[in-house]
Amino acid sequence: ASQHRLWPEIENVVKSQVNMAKMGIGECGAGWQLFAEDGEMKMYRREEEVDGMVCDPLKAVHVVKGISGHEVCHYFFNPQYRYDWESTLEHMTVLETISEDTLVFLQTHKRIWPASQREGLFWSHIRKLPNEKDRDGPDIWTVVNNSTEYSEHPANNGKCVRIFLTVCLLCQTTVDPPKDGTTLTRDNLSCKITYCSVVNPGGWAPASVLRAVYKREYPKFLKRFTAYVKNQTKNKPIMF
Ligand SMILES: O=S(=O)(CCO)c1ccc(-c2ccc(C3CCCC3)c([C@H]3C[C@H]3c3ccccn3)c2)cc1
Repeated sequence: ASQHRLWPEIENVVKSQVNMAKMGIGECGAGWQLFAEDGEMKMYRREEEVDGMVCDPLKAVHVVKGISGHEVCHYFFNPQYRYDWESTLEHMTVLETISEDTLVFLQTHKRIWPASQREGLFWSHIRKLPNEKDRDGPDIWTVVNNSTEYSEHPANNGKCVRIFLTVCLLCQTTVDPPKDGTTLTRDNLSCKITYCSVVNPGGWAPASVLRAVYKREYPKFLKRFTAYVKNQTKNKPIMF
């Protein structure tokens, strides 16, 4: 994959997205507002407009017990599970398999009235990162999705408006070993999930509509996805 035309961009975007995701909300600059909270899940957004279009950066932090960062990224990255948890997905295809850890997706989302239907074309890369804080601790796992151009699929030539997104899912696993030295179980496992996204809706849609869509959809999306991973892994050996 290292000789693929997209490789330099993938390297740069992954490094910068991981660094941003690692920063606490306080270090990410001013203007973040908490807009949704549900137990361990906290969702922040900053109100930003580009050419009059809502492009609010979003940062969600969630702690989920009983799953590992590798498992969260595995079920987020692999196409075969996506229809199970991505409720707004209408159609998804893998346009290119650049390598086993890098795919190019074309996906259409269900139309959300009154906005017109959207599609996204993006590369997706999964990567294990060393745990800098604790050398012999569990690795950090990440998936980065970033919009890209594809000559065979020019933007906005069909019915769908092409969105432009950058998404980073960063997962840090914590193992709290059992006191009595017995074997590790999922009860000794938890995962801190940071989900960052910036979405340019690609074409104009009323700010009030978009912000209502995000306020409704993002908390639902993260809760549904993490519940899916817990359910898929509960009777399986832990993937570290
Ligand atoms: O994390 S991912 O990479 C996972 C791969 O699928 C991701 C997440 C979300 C989106 C996305 C981008 C824009 C919209 C809006 C823009 C104007 C009208 C539709 C929506 C609509 C479908 C709603 C939505 C919002 C938030 C979360 C899930 N669903 C979704 C795309 C990819």
